[in-house]
Amino acid sequence: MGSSHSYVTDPDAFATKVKETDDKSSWKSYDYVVVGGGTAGSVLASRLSEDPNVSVLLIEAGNSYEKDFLTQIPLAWPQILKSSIDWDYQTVNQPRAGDRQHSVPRGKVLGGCSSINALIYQHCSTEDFDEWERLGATGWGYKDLYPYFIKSEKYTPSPDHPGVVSSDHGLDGPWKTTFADVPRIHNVLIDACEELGVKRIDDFNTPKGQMGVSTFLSITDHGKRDSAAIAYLTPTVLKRPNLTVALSTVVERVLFDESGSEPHAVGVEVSKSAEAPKYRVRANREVILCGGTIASPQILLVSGIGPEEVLSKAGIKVVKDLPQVGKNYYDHISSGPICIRAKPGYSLDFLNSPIQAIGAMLQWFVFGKGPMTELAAPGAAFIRVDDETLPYSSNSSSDVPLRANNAGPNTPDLEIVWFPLVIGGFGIKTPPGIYGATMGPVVLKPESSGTITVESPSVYDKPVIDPNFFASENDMNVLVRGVRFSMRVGRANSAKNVFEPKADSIDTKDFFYMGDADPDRITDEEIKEYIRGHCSAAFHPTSTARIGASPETGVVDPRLRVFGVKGLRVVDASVFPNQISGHPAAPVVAVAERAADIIKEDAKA
Ligand SMILES: Cc1cc2nc3c(=O)[nH]c(=O)nc-3n(C[C@H](O)[C@H](O)[C@H](O)COP(=O)(O)OP(=O)(O)OC[C@H]3O[C@@H](n4cnc5c(N)ncnc54)[C@H](O)[C@@H]3O)c2cc1C
Repeated sequence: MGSSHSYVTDPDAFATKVKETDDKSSWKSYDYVVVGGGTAGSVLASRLSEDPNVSVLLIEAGNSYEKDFLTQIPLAWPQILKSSIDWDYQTVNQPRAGDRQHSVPRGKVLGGCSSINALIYQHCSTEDFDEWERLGATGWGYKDLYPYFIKSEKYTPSPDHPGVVSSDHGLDGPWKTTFADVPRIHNVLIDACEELGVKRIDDFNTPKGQMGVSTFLSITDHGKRDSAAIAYLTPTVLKRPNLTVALSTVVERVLFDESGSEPHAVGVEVSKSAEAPKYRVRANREVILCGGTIASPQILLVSGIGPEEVLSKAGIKVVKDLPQVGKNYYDHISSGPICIRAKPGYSLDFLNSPIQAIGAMLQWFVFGKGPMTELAAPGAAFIRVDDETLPYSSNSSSDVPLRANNAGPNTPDLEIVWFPLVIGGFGIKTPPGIYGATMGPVVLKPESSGTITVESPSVYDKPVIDPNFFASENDMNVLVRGVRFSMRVGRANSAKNVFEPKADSIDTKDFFYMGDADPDRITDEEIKEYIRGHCSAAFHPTSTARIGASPETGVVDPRLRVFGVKGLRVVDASVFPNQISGHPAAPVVAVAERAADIIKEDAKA
């Protein structure tokens, strides 16, 4: 059974050291072994352990978020990237996306990505989930998930947003949302988008959908991050005698009993490092993988579940040939930064001055207020590339052929997200003394999809991530429209007193190249060249262990059970049947909430 104290890190406390005579009846055991204490894993461990009659072990590779204070400061997440709490994956070289590798950050810490992400809360489009159902994920339509969005959320209304209807939100859930303060440039950008023809809406998170321009809801509580771990694994929950949370422990593989007609997951093997002793722990009922879009398929593969050709090549014994494992990797891709010059006094660029930055940090520490409580991306326009009322066309290029790709008529396929400061790109430091806003067009429904594979049987060897960016030229063409739209935002009449694009500067090395260039003179090919050099993933990969109607189309069935394997489920962003048209953290939490109910129901059956 579980330990009575909060976290354990010594495997002797919850698992059994592997000996030469391996008798699984002697392993320490729990009813449910949840692998990965990230966004979904935190929700699941909390909900499953509500029943005092079941024991739950949650195993997380990273440590507690409490060890890293930057995780608590909303605006500090970019500083966390590439730190010890980021898995810091890299894709393989992307020949059509700048012929380079791309960063794929993932949280290696309790709370997972919800402990390091940009804190945007968004349901996404109602039609996204209805499309899931059409793809075979019976029971995963918006009507099925909406109650779980409501169940998970605790929304605190803001006097600055009187148009938001509280009853569209959850008010009693564990996960706190509210509207953060915004810098002045944010409202300038909203006005500019409205002038260009985008409908202003009060709230992205209602059953009416998210088409339009608005302010993002923030996943914060009194100026601090509210990760899934903070919200769901509270001190009270951690005191439950039937819940054990094991940290700094890596799950190496799932263990199977292969004596029956189908392999049966009976537990997992864990260790502290590749060289350290191995331990085993038994799952009386189920092993539930919550490792996320990259690690869940990786763990399946190194455990022998996946496409036979991938397993054989990596020297892994095949337990179950399951062709879809690691396929259908869909990530949102962004053009890279489109920086628009602005007058000083509107943006957060003042934080580039070390003195101002220290002042802002002090303000956060002492009062829990100030710019560090704000969202790095406070708003966006969600639009469609086939909307003929929007100013995508240009005198300099004939319109490129384009397919709109979305889940339905009320669903966007292009997001123009913005950052209220000048961002030169990942890892590029912006010098003090320049001011502006950065627009980031994002393809919401990429046609290109890629794979996660492995090249060795060790979970300690990083998986091979190939998003296959721009395999479909349509994704590139969507971004060309997004870039031109962003350039026109910088030239909107309503923003004339704030934005100052230089008349057609052509210094291609300048931060402001794209914001300065004239949208009616720059060609599509020049924009594409810029995109190839600057594009970056938006860190929303999904679908590598997706729900499907059969093993030909998916990895798990609609009750999240791995096809052809007993006692094994997957619950995280990897089970999304398809990419969704927005930011995925809230849908991941809703999926995990529903999964907990499914698992409880199935236990009774
Ligand atoms: C920088 C960044 C910014 C983002 N911004 C936003 C945003 O603003 N809004 C939004 O909606 N979404 C955002 N996202 C995406 C969103 O946070 C994720 O899609 C979502 O949180 C993923 O949840 P998950 O449960 O699938 O995986 P995760 O939260 O990644 O959880 C997986 C967990 O499994 C653990 N794990 C992995 N392998 C093992 C192993 N072998 N043994 C034990 N444990 C293991 C990991 O350490 C991790 O804790 C962002 C993501 C990033 C990286």
